[in-house]
Amino acid sequence: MNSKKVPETLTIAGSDSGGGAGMQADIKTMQEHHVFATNVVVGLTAQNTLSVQSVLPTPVDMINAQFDSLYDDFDIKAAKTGALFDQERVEAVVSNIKKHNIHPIVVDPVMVAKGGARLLDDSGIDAIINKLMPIADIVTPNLPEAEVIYGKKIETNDDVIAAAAHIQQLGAKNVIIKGGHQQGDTLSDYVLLESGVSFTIESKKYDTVRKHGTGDTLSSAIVANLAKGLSIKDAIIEGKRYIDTILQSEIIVGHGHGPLNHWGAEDEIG
Ligand SMILES: Nc1ncnc2c1ncn2[C@@H]1O[C@H](COP(=O)(O)OP(=O)(O)OP(=O)(O)O)[C@@H](O)[C@H]1O
Ligand SMILES: Cc1ncc(CO)c(N)n1
Repeated sequence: MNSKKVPETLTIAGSDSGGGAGMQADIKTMQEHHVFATNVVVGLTAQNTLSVQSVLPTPVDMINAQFDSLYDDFDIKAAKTGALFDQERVEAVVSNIKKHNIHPIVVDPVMVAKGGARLLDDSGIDAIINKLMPIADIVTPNLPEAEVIYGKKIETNDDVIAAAAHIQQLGAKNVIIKGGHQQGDTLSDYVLLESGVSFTIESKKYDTVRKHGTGDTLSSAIVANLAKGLSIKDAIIEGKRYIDTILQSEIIVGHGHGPLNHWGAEDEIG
């Protein structure tokens, strides 16, 4: 008998029936990183690679019950949040993070799906800014999400730097503003650490429509790396490296914004 302990992780997110984004992307990413994934389903989506057809948030009692089940048993080393839908569910998640003292917690402030469907309403945005940001260890907005949280347009590198500083002032310890929505042949993710140190991670911009769930995948790779004991800085750098590697070997699934190939870095992950 061969037995070993593996780091346990948690995704607090919405389900994507299409399997490419949301908690399915999280669980696939965690599995590929050789950590054990548990999950709190905050809502269901009927979704495919073309669009989101329907959304059903989970009743708060059931969200609470899932947290209680997990924290009665598991030894969770790191967690993340994804789509949280509305104020009621953001507040339920915040109160469970406090009740169970869940840290480190990576907050991916998911607002819209690739096809444009909203996964967070206006009251939910306010609750994320006022209640979830202050307890986040890392927050990972893409550029449109950073603009909403910052409350201003982000057009220049200086704007990115100012937006990250603003988000850190809301209480998030470490901030990554993701560059997937930048134009051109290259892109950069801007990282502002709790220490005040900042850096950018530059990469080639791969020309593909098969990148559904890149944001979910980055944040869950970071969670897996944290659970394995990497520093915040290294967890972020390695998370982005995973995205770059898997973007280079596509799988052909669906007829729209296809999912990532989560198997694509099997030779690299220890
Ligand atoms: N075309 C691309 N080439 C290389 N890296 C990319 C590309 N698109 C996104 N990324 C990387 O993927 C990660 C997610 O960035 P992005 O800005 O796309 O997040 P997102 O909009 O939240 O993703 P999604 O909505 O698909 O989940 C970042 O690390 C970014 O650098
Ligand atoms: C459920 C869900 N969460 C997150 C995203 C964003 O990728 C999505 N499309 N669907």
